[in-house]
Amino acid sequence: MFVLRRVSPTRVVLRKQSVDVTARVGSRASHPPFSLPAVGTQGKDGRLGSHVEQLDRSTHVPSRWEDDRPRNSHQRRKPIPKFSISLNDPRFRLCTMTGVVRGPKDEMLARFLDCAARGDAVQVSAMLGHSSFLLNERGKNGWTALMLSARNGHYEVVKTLLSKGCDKMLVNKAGQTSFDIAKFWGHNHIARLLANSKDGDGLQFLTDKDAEGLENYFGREYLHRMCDMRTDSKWLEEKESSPNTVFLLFFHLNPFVTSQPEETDAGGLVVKLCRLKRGSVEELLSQPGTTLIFLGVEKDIKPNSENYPNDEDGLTAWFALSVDKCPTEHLKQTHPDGYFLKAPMPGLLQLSENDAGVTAQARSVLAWHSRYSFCSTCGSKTKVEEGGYKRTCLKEGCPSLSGIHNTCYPRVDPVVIMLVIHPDGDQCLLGRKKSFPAGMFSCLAGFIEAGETVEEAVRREVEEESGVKVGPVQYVSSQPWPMPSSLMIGCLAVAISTKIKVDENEIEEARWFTQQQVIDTLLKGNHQMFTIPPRQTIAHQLLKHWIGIQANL
Ligand SMILES: NC(=O)C1=CN([C@@H]2O[C@H](COP(=O)(O)OP(=O)(O)OC[C@H]3O[C@@H](n4cnc5c(N)ncnc54)[C@H](O)[C@@H]3O)[C@@H](O)[C@H]2O)C=CC1
Ligand SMILES: [Mg+2]
Ligand SMILES: [Mg+2]
Ligand SMILES: [Mg+2]
Ligand SMILES: [Zn+2]
Repeated sequence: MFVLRRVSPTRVVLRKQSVDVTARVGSRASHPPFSLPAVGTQGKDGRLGSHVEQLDRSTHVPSRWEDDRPRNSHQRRKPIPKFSISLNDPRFRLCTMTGVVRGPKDEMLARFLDCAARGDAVQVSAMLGHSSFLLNERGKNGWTALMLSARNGHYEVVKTLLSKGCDKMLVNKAGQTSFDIAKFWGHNHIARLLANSKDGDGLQFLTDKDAEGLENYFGREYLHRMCDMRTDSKWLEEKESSPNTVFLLFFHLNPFVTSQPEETDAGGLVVKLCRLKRGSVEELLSQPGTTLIFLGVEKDIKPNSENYPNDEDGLTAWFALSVDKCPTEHLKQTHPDGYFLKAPMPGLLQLSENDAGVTAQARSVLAWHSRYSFCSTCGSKTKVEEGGYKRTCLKEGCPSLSGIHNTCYPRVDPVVIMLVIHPDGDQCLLGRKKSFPAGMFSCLAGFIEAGETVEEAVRREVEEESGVKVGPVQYVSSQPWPMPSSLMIGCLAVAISTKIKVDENEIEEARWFTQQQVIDTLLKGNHQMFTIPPRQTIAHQLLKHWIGIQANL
């Protein structure tokens, strides 16, 4: 078996018995965008695995498990010449010269880490069966099996290691836990698994703060919607008058918030929704032109708690209250620091994940009420029902009163947003609208039309806007976008043609960008040749996901 050592950014040394062989490290082969390439020891495609050791830190380029920054694409993409023996090469070194000699234990550890990195859960489990010491052992680069499997998106291996009681709080040389690694590379299901599992000693948990960012912004379901209670007007009335109920106030669709200094080293201000109680909104509730929406109840139910004697069921309800006269004067006494957040953009992106999720729900429903005051079938007046989730026509005999009429319910507009991958797998298509900030490029997007599938909408919108034809389409994740009520359906799509011809009515420019350019922008932000939308947008997350599934960087 060969042992690999990297001796310069572009060269590794292979050692077999007493003969060393140098080989040029070329590019990994490009992988189809949707495949998670198998990873492990140095293969013919030049990929590096857990057997890589470092001899020279000054010239050493970290393997993909040691540092999240991949090597430059031009280095990775060079063709791979055959191995050549070059004993005179100054970079040629014998392992013994560095004093590193592998014993059987090292060999076993290297094999174990390699199995974890490649996703071989069966082998990982078998090896732990007879050599339990391997569980938390680190390779030469400081990475454990858990970190390697989290980096490469191997859910079963992570699960196996956790079930054996491995220590998930260990950090690599960059101070990252396995959770941090999984999160950075977009393996959210693994990050969630790590966040929710107990540590080996059953004591350590990751905090809610750590678990944030696992879903798209505006997507957090902080409340139970309790849809079935919307028709129970008695229960709703009780909740409305309870002193424990939380009211979120909106004016012109902007939420009432406060800013507080952040309790982190970074400092800064954190914007929070004001959770008003009945006493503060009593007068506002009785004003004409108010709309009240039942949002749900807090998930951490405290049944019949002594602290909440007025709520028989102990559930804390939340309502959104929209008023059409500016109420700041009214709130001056009780909430002198409160103000209405200038929504929608970028104001709404300053909220915490929890507050953003609740705001998305409230804002979309309130926006619907503000635009659909009259029956859209006959134009008559309507009344608000079902906790603000229905508007019923008041005209007898109106067709909207029979059958299920979608005009009576808040609307949601489905939008496809897609990252189109070049057939070579190494580039993606981004475009910019005239209205975007200077230098910003984003994924293409468009409304789904009536009678159209998600896949067809992706193909049609991409071709309309950029002239590029698309083949396979894969759903990734979705995001409510409450401006006013879109549901962004995020997809990856593979191009089957590459020539760009933009629809100038919609798009100012569209271009292919390499993975390396995207990575540089993700890592260095505004200092690059172009920018992408902020982390709260699904476009940003799609780009990160694409980089993340290229597990072989
Ligand atoms: N790169 C992008 O274009 C991005 C767009 N978005 C959001 O995605 C949504 C759709 O993207 P667009 O490129 O604007 O869509 P689009 O490419 O379908 O073009 C918009 C046009 O579609 C028509 N349209 C069809 N159905 C519509 C509906 N239900 N509501 C409004 N207009 C409708 C209108 O004529 C409108 O001008 C927008 O809300 C936008 O803010 C979000 C991120 C990036
Ligand atoms: Mg379009
Ligand atoms: Mg569009
Ligand atoms: Mg369209
Ligand atoms: Zn009607």
